[in-house]
Amino acid sequence: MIDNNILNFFKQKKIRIHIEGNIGCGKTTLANALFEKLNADELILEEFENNPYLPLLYQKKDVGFQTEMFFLVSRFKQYKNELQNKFIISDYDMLKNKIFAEITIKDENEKDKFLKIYDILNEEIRSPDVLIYIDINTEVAIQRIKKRSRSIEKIIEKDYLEVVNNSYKKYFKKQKNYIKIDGNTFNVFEEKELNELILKIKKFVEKN
Ligand SMILES: Nc1ncnc2c1ncn2[C@@H]1O[C@H](COP(=O)(O)OP(=O)(O)OP(=O)(O)O)[C@@H](O)[C@H]1O
Repeated sequence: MIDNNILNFFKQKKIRIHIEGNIGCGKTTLANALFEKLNADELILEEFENNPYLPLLYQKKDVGFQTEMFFLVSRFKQYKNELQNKFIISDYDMLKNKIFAEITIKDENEKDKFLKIYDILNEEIRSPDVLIYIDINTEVAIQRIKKRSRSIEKIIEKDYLEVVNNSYKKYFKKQKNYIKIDGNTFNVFEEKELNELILKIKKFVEKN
């Protein structure tokens, strides 16, 4: 059980917690667990199913720009609708637009165009108070993706996951203010581990 003082702390702070990391690292599972446990006001989950270009991208079609633009606009819309002072937990951050665009948009002019639009939209969005990065080995990500068996993901290749993983590692190496979780060992289904993470988040908020 979680202490009432901790629940009150989070309720009063009205913070935004964003969770990031490679495909299949466990962002959605952790976001759901924190949302339930901390009784947050809103849970904002990535709507990847609605992106008509994603299956084509996985089939190696040249739709990088379309895929990333669709994601950017739909993520922007979700966050824009939730700018009020609420306690929010989300299984992504806007930073992923940039990470994936660097990988999937091959044409430099298109990439440039995308990044300009990203900057304009991103200015309107509130940054997270707490950014959690789940760092995971590609092998573990593959096992997790298999476990949830989404049909669209059956053709994701190991090389692609490796490239995405390296981009995340490189990005977070340059950042300072975030909480890192070892996704290979962290067990979100263990109450004790989840409670420890919650205390870590509380300390992080108090310090920042
Ligand atoms: N800490 C964990 N230990 C073991 N299994 C986990 C853990 N976290 C998540 N899983 C399992 O791994 C699978 C992938 O997790 P999840 O769907 O939350 O990943 P994700 O990061 O949200 O992926 P995506 O970015 O593709 O949406 C799920 O089947 C989930 O139950």
